[in-house]
Amino acid sequence: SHFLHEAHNETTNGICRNVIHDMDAYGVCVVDNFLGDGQGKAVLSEVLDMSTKGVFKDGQLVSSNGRQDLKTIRGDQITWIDGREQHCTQIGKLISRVDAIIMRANKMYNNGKLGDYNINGRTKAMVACYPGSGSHYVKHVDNPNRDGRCITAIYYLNLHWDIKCSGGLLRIFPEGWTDKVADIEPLFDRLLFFWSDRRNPHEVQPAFHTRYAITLWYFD
Ligand SMILES: O=C(O)CNC(=O)c1n[nH]c2ccccc2c1=O
Ligand SMILES: [Fe+2]
Repeated sequence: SHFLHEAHNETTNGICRNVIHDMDAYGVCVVDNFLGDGQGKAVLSEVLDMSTKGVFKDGQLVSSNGRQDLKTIRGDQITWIDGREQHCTQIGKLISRVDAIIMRANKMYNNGKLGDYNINGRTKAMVACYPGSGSHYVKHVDNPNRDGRCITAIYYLNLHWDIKCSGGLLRIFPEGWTDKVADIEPLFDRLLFFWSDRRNPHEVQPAFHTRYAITLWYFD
C-alpha cells in the first residue's frame, strides 16, 4: 500500500542519515532491527537450511599455538551467495535492502559520495559460520592494501546471543582512538557498517556456540 511504501521510505532515509553521520564521526555504524523479526528469521532459516545441507566449506584451520600439532581450532566456514540461487530468496531480499541503504547514502552525502568514495559495486554475500568450540578470527584489516573494497557490511543472525556464555564478540580497534575499542555483539537482525581499510583493525573473539553472519563488501 502507498502508506506502507511511504513508511518504508522514511525508515530508509532515517537509516541513511544515521549511517552517514556515524561513518563520518566514528567510521563504524550499527543499525538494529534492520529487517524486523519476521524477515530476519526468514533469512536465518535459509542459512540454517544451508548449514544442514553442509554447504559450509571446512573453515581455515587455526592451530591453537601457531603450530599444527596441538588441537587445531576450526575457524570460520564460509560460502558465497549472490541471492538469486534457489532457496536463497530471503538472503536476496536482505542484499537488496543493504544495497538500497548504501546507494541512497551514497547519493545523500555531499554531491553523491559516501565518505571519500563513490560506491559502484559490491562482492557477493559471504555467509560465514563460526562453528563454536572456540573458533575465532585473529585481529586483521579487511582491506589493508587498497584492493578496492571500502565499506564492510555485516548482518548478524544470532538469536538470543549472550556474549557472556557464547563469546564471539567483534572488537574493532578504530585507528586514532588509542584507548578506545568498539565492542559489537553479533545480535540477531543487527546490521553493521565500517570502513574496510586500515582505519578499522578488528577481531572475532572465540565463539562457543555456532555463530552466523552475512558480509557484503562495497567497493568504488
Ligand atoms: O563476523 C564478524 O563479526 C567479523 N568477521 C570478520 O571480520 C571477518 N573478516 N574477514 C573474513 C574473511 C574471510 C572469512 C571470514 C571473515 C570474517 O569473518
Ligand atoms: Fe574482517
